[in-house]
Amino acid sequence: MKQTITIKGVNIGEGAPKICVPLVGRTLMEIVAEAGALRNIDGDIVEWRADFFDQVEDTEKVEEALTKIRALLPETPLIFTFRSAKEGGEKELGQEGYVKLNKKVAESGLVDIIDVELFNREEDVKVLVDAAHSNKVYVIISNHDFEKTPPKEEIIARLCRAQELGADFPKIAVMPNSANDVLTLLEATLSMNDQYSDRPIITMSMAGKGLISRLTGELFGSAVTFGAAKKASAPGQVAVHELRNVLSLLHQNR
Ligand SMILES: O=C1C[C@@](O)(C(=O)O)C[C@@H](O)[C@@H]1O
Repeated sequence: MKQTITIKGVNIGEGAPKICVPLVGRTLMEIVAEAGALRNIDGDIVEWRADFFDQVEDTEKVEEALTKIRALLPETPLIFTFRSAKEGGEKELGQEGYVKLNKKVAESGLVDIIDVELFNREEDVKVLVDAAHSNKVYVIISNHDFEKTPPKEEIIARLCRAQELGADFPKIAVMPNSANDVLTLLEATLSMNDQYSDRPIITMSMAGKGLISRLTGELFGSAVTFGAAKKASAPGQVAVHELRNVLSLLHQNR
């Protein structure tokens, strides 16, 4: 039986995919303005992409920003993500810095979910999963390939590995170089859901070619889709209101 996860009233894994909107401001002022503007945008979840933040190396500044985001969006599930440059993010913190930052945030009580990259030392992933779970914070374990789409078996193996390591939400984002690559991601998503996973998973094929995968999560089994407010955090994200229209159309005709 597949579990769903409800965070602040948002039931992830049930019905239409939930829309997650990334915050990508570089300064505290930009982040606060963006978070304030999200109150008028029809998303379900917010992701703070802290790797865009100029002062991300200063954990006190990170807590200050999180406190402000939380105050502006108290009822919205909040994901904390530091996306490292090797996985398509803006910065690199080094292994120790990455673990320290995520641990501190997990313990802060200010977020609902942290995103931990699968391709870290296994012991570091375990430390972060434990820190999150013991503070009632959920964990996305993610992997990104901005160059290509690995074979179906490899996509499934990575999602299974994330699940084994304790991810509440195993996630993968891959780049298609052909329409067949998009099919590969969709097939992997469907098989993962049908045969291997007992929890919500998140998958996407990026860029324009992969856009279809950001719309069809209800059919193939991706529980969350990322949509842009002002600025996209990855190629292929479309505006939240357009995403909502298509998701609703597909949901009503399922
Ligand atoms: O991992 C993901 C998915 C994503 O890369 C996308 O393709 O929509 C966007 C990122 O902000 C997020 O952390």
